[in-house]
Amino acid sequence: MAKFSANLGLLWRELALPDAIRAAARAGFDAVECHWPYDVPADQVRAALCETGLAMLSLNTVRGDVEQGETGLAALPGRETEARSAIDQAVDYARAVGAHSVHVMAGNAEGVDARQTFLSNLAYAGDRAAPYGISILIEPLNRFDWPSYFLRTTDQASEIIANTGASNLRLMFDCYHVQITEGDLTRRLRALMPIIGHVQIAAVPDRGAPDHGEVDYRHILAVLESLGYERPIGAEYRPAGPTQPELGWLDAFRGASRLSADERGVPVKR
Ligand SMILES: O=C(O)C(=O)[C@@H](O)CO
Ligand SMILES: [Mg+2]
Repeated sequence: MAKFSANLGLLWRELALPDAIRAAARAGFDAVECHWPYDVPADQVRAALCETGLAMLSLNTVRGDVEQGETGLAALPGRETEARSAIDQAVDYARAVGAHSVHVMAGNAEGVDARQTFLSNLAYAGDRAAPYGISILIEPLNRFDWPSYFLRTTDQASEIIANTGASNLRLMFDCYHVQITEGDLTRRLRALMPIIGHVQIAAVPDRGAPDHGEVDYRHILAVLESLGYERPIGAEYRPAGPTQPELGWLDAFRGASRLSADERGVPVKR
C-alpha cells in the first residue's frame, strides 16, 4: 500500500512547522518533508517528529538572496564559499532533526562553468552528508515556475549524478516538474528508478491536489508499486484553501493502491 509524505513547504503553511508536523500526523501521512526550516529551532522540530513518530524525509539548502530572485547557490561560479556554507547548514540541521536527505539547490545559471561548479559542490555535499547516512538530492525544475534554474531535465540530472562520483547522490523525481518539462513519466520512472531518491506528486498544470489534471496518479502509483518503490511519496502541491478539506485523495489513493499493480493491469517489469 502506498505511503505518503506531506510537504510542509506547501501544506499547512499557516501553521508553525512543529504544529504542521502534528497536523500531518493527525491527517494520516506517513512522513513529512519541508523546504527551508532554518527559522525554527531544530529541537522543536525534532520534538514534534518524535511525538508523532513521523520521519522528516528532506529539506533544502537556502536559495541565497531571495529578494534578488536567487534560487540556490550550488551551480553559481564564484559563490562556492556561500554554497558550501549552505550545504553545511542543511546537513547540520538534517542531523539535528534526523532528516534523511538534503536537496541541494543549484540556482539560476547555465553553461559549462555552472555545471563544473555544481559537480564540485555536490561532491562536497556528498562527502559532508555520507558519514551520517544522509542522501543528497538534486531536482530538475520546470521553466515556468523556475525560469532560469540550472537543472531542467532528468537527462541532465542523470549525467550529473553519474559524473559527481558521490555514492549518496540521488534524483528527486518531482512528477509535476518532469511532466511539464519532459512528459513520458512511466518510462522515465522505470529507466531512472536506480538513481531515484524521492518522488513527489502534484496536479499538472495547476499544482493542486494530485486528484485532477493531466496526470493519472493512480497509474503512477501502480507503476511505482510494480517497480518495488516503497518509500513515502511526497505530496508537494498548493492546496486551493485549507489543507485538510482537500485530503480526500489520500485515502482514495491508499485504497486504490491496495489493489496490486497486477490486479490493475499495469505491466509489471519482472
Ligand atoms: O518546486 C519544487 O518542486 C521544489 O521542490 C522546490 O520548492 C525546491 O525544493
Ligand atoms: Mg519538488
